[in-house]
This record gives sequence, C-alpha cells and structure tokens, in this order.
Amino acid sequence: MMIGYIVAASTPFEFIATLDPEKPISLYDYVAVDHVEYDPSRGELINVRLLGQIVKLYRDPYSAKRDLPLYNVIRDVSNNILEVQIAKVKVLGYVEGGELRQPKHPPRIGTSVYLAEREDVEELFKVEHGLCVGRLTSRDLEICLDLNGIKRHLAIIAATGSGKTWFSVVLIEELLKKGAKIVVIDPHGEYVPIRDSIYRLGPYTAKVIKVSEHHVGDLMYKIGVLDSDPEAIANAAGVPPGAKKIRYAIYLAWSYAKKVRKAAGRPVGLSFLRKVLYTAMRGETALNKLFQQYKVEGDFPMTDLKHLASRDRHAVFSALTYLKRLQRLGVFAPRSTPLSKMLGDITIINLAGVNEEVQDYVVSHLVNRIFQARVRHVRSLKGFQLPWPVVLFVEEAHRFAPPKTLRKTKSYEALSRVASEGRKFGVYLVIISQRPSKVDPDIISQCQSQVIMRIINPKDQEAVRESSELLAQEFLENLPGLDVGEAIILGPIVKLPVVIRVRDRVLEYGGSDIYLATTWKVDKTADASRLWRRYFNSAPSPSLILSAARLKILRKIREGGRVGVKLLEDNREVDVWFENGVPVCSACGVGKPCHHVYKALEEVVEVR
Ligand SMILES: Nc1ncnc2c1ncn2[C@@H]1O[C@H](COP(=O)(O)OP(=O)(O)OP(=O)(O)O)[C@@H](O)[C@H]1O
Repeated sequence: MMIGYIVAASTPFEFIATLDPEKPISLYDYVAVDHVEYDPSRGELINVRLLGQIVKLYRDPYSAKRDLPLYNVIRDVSNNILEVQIAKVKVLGYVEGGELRQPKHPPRIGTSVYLAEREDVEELFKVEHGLCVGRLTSRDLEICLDLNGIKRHLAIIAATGSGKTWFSVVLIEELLKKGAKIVVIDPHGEYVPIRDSIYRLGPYTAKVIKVSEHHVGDLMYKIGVLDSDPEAIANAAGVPPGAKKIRYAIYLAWSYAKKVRKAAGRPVGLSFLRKVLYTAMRGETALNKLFQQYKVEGDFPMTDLKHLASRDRHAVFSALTYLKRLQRLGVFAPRSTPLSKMLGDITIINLAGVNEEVQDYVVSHLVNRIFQARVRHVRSLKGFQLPWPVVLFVEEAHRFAPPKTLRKTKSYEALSRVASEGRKFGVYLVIISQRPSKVDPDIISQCQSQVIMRIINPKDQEAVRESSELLAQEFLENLPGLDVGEAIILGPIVKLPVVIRVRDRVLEYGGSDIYLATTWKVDKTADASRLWRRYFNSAPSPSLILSAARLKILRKIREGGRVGVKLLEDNREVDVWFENGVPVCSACGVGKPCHHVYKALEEVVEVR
C-alpha cells in the first residue's frame, strides 16, 4: 500500500517522509521504498527494496509546511489540506542473499513510500531456535528472539510496574522450552509461584531454595562456616564495621575451628564457634581444657583468645550474641548445601526474610560455585562439574551489583566475573533492574542485549543511553510513552531493534499488582455465604470455608452464556461453572456443596 513520499533529509541512514493523513499508520511500523544501489561485486546498479522503520511520527498544520521542499508533493498526499502527517524513518537496509545490507546511497527525494509487506517484515525477524516473547506493537506479527543472543548477556530495564517480571517469566518459559537450565536470584520470593504452576508448561523440574526457615522453599541454602571467611560471617551477623574487637573475637574462634577441622577432620559449624567463645568467657582453665581436647598445632589463636577474653570480656560476649542470632537464621552450617541437590531445570533462590548482608553473601557464594563448577567442566578439572550452561537471572540487580564507587558488595565481584568471562564457560546473565543508574555501568554494558520498557526517571534514561550504543535517540525519547507490557529490544538477541507487546504467560509469579477494589473488599464471606444458602439451604461449615481458603483462583471463565471460575488445588486445576441455578464442579460433580464451589462463589460475588 502506497502511503506517501520521501520529502526531505534523505541519507543512507534515515529520511523524512510525508504520509497520507487519512491512513492510520503506527509509530514503529515498517515501510519500504524502491531504491537503486551500486553493487561493487557485480560492478552494476541494482534495484533493491529498502526497508525502514518509523521512529518519529507527528502531524502538523499544512500551512506550516510551505518551507518544506516538495511542497507540491505534500499537497498531493494531503487530500485533507488542513494537516500533514510527517514521519522520520530509520533506514534498516535491504535484504540481499538472505542478509541485511546497508545502502551506501540515500534514497531519492520524491520516491514513493509503501507500507512494508508482511513477508518482508517476517523475513527481517526470521530466526532459528527463536524465543517467541511477543508481537510487534505496530502490526500482528510474532517476534522471536535469537537464543544464541543470550550468550552475550541481557539486561531487562524498566520502571517499577512496567512489566519487567512479566517479561522475565515469559523469557523463562521460552528458555525452558529450549531445554535451558535456569537459576533465578529472587530477593522477594516473587518467582516462587513458578514452582507450583510449572506443570502447565511441561514436565520440567522447578526447585525453590530458601534462605530463611520461615519462608517457602524445598531446601535450605546452607553455607559451610569454614567455606566462608570470618569477615563475611561478621557482616552477615550484623556486626557493625567499626566493632573491631567483636570481629576479632569471631576471627579467633573461626581460626581455631579451622585448625580443629584440619586436626580432627570433621566439619564444624557456628555451634563450635560459639562453644569456643563461651569457653573463653569461662576462663583460662576451661579454655586450656578445650585446647587439650582438640590437639592442634601452634599457639595461635589460643594465646590471643586468652588475652582477649581476659581484657575484653564484653567483646567476646557480644560476639557470642551476634553468632547466636546468626545461627537462628540457619544459613551457616558445618557444610554447604551441595549444588547437585539444588539445581533443577529452574532453581529459584528465595532470598526473602534475611538482611541485605546475608542476601549478598548467599548470592556471591552461589554465583561463585556455579561459575567454578562450569570452569571445572570446560577445563576437565577435579571437583563438582556442571555439565550444562546456566542462565542466571538476577532480579533487583542494583542490590547485588551497585557501582563500585557507591557501595562494595561481595556479589559484585562474582557477578562482574560472570559478566566478563561467563560467555567462555557457559554462564549467562540476565540482569533485571528498575534502577539502571544504580547498577555498576561495567556490568550493564557487558549485557549486549537489552530489553527496555517504560522508564520515566531522567537519571535512569541517561544510564540506559550510556549503556546502550544501539538505542537511537528517538527510541530514548519515546521511553516514557511505552505502555505497560511493551518493550524495546535491542542487541544480538534480535536482528534489529524492535518494539513488541509482551505475550501472555503460562507460569505464575507473585508480584502481580494488588487490585485494591477486590483486596479491600476483605469480607466476601458474608456475600458468598448468602449465595451458598441460596443454593444449598444451609450455612457453609467453618471447615469448608477453611478448605476453600487453601485454593487459588486462577481466573474467571466464560463460555456461551455461562460463567465459571478456574481454581488451582495443589497441582490440579478445577473448574466450577454456574448454570441454570446449579453449580457444577469438575472435581466433585453437579450440585455438590464442596469447597471448590464455595471458593468460586467468593470470586463471582460482585464488588459492591
Ligand atoms: N505483557 C503484559 N500483558 C498484560 N499485563 C501486563 C504485562 N506486563 C505487565 N502487566 C501488568 O502490569 C503489572 C506489573 O507488571 P510486573 O509485575 O511485571 O512489573 P514490574 O516491572 O516487575 O514491577 P516491580 O518492579 O514492582 O516488580 C502486572 O501485574 C500486570 O497486571
């Protein structure tokens, strides 16, 4: 379809076109122009079809355009004499021999501009092993990302509530379908519901590893006390950086424990460290007795511990208290949890419930172990090897990899090593953050592919601009105008910068917005009970209401004229339909007063 003409500023990279104001043309849509290009290999001029993308689109009053070249052409296009539609078009290139080539000559002024054919656009984005994450915003065409682009790391950046987690979950689905092994660093436990909905995607294994005993998880993440260092233990316990004597006490107890392990050959945990400090508090005789029990070589650290306990009992006592608190968390143990036990097709590290120091420590410990296990595999070294590459999703990356100048974290070291060397060893990063300006610029710039969603904060826009050479100024200007769920994708993961609407997901996650209208309508019980009575002529029993509370509502469903509710009970879905005054439960049958029906009634009660 012909939509206009090139009218100004034509270069091999971009041009200005006037488009028919009657035609509903979308920003980011693709256009084509006929063009003559010199082919040096053939030594002749060839006719090609040049493709471009509309990166800026606006309307002006016709009268304001008298100074534009080709005023008459504009008049031709603008049947509606009152206004003109002007587009800035970025030249993408022409396809020759299956490859996209850049023109060396500007297309001619006055050339007709067409809306690109569907096949031309499809050709632009054709990939093998595609990760199909959404459709173009400008037309109904599925867009698949190049799986191999993941090798050069990816950053997902967006203001809060713009759809980062949604996109990440869609990407996880696509990667799982390709057989990827995924580890998600999840500071708030947002990804935990993936485990219970994974069956919808296929026979994949999902494991949740928790760090706090009070949170959801299949297994606790444990760090061997002697696999870490005393400074890290003190940090994790919350000892203030300036509390030198308390830190020294922990250091001495840890050093002694290390010697004991060497001498006795058995693992020791925090209890042992506490035992050493407690004995030191009881006095020299008790300490001597302990030392005799475990015969270790050399005077260090016994003599130092004796001195400290006699001079600074208070420091030793405080160290004991800190270690007791740390022990309650349950993260430090005699032995680290083996990687082999933790990893499934997707492993979610649920960091909810512990302070930032512990989170930082766990992340650095885990990332280092994954990286080392891959190095061992690639180089055939001794020790635990990971036989397959891993994609590491890091949510809230600004917590773990802030700029070095701002704050030092342990996980920064681990992540920056993966960013620079991960590609060689098959550990690929997906960095997710709503504050790109608070993520170390070196790490962000190592993420050669980027998914950028709505960003409003100018500082963050600037950080995105600095880290992404590929992001054209026009795209940058349009960032605040993106809708929730829309994303600009650039880098090796996609042949050309593209703007998509992210597709629906199958897996659940826990960060969905809270719908205040429903959430504040806290007491649905009364309304649901009223409806229940109408169906069954009696009140619902408390045990039935409790059983219903365990069920999860997936969504309302409609079919023909009837309404229903899809529920999740453990791992199975149950549908409840309401028709002809009778509830029908797919699990319990027609007209049965079951807890599924009660839960469904709670959902269908109208908000008043
Ligand atoms: N592709 C999409 N299609 C439909 N709705 C979407 C899409 N992406 C996001 N949303 C809506 O936006 C809400 C917020 O999305 P999401 O939880 O992914 O945001 P976020 O950027 O991760 O926010 P936060 O930083 O607070 O975690 C979702 O609950 C959903 O309602």
